[in-house]
Amino acid sequence: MSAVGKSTNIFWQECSVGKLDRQKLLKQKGCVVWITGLSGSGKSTLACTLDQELYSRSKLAYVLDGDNLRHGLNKDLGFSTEDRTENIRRVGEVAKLFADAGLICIASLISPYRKDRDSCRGILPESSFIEVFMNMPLELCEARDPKGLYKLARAGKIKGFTGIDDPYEPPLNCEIEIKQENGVCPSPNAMAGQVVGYLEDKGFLHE
Ligand SMILES: Nc1ncnc2c1ncn2[C@@H]1O[C@H](COP(=O)(O)OS(=O)(=O)O)[C@@H](OP(=O)(O)O)[C@H]1O
Ligand SMILES: Nc1ncnc2c1ncn2[C@@H]1O[C@H](COP(=O)(O)OP(=O)(O)O)[C@@H](O)[C@H]1O
Repeated sequence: MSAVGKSTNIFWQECSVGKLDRQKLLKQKGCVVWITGLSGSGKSTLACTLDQELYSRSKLAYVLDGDNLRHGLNKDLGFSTEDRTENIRRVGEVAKLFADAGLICIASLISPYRKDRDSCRGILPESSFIEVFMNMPLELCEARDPKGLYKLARAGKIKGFTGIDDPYEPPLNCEIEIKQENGVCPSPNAMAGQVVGYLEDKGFLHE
């Protein structure tokens, strides 16, 4: 019996089917691929391309996309520092459950603050949090501006926009960095290939 946060008199319930059993069934190892970067850096593109590539290899993945989760689970949250922290905390907890279920959980969120990403890393089993940094220049993201949000932010119509008037703290020790080569962004398939290569090397694509 213990107390956790505001909950008192709570118990941990164990079931007979464990993570190892599920991984055996799925022929893969559960993990979290956490994609961080500026708006427009290609997070969702990588998440969906990676999801498709894993599916084509009969590997079960699931995408947790920041924008999408803000339509449901996180619709009570805005973009203040506190709300972004709570957003990342919740998604980290959900991602942990998916990884425990044996899935390759692909989380794609700006997740601008280093300490929040590090907290997510801290709740996952050793080596199973794979941080992918979309290291794209702000100028490229702003030039892409697929939703017109940078334009609104520059015009002062959106306050606290990441990269404009709200900070983005790049990872110091990420597992994978996606960046331009000679000023050219790798294709979506090449970006996904980089992540698949890592998952393959580290043994996540086998039980
Ligand atoms: N102020 C501000 N700053 C940054 N982004 C904003 C903002 N307001 C709305 N949006 C839109 O919300 C998407 C980011 O949501 P996230 O949950 O990933 O953000 S965060 O991790 O909590 O910072 C982000 O999606 P992406 O462009 O896919 O990154 C935007 O579409
Ligand atoms: N590797 C890439 N090469 C060329 N264009 C890309 C690439 N990745 C993303 N894009 C384009 O950039 C824009 C932003 O990508 P998106 O995945 O929505 O970014 P984010 O989820 O980080 O906001 C989209 O128009 C997308 O088609």
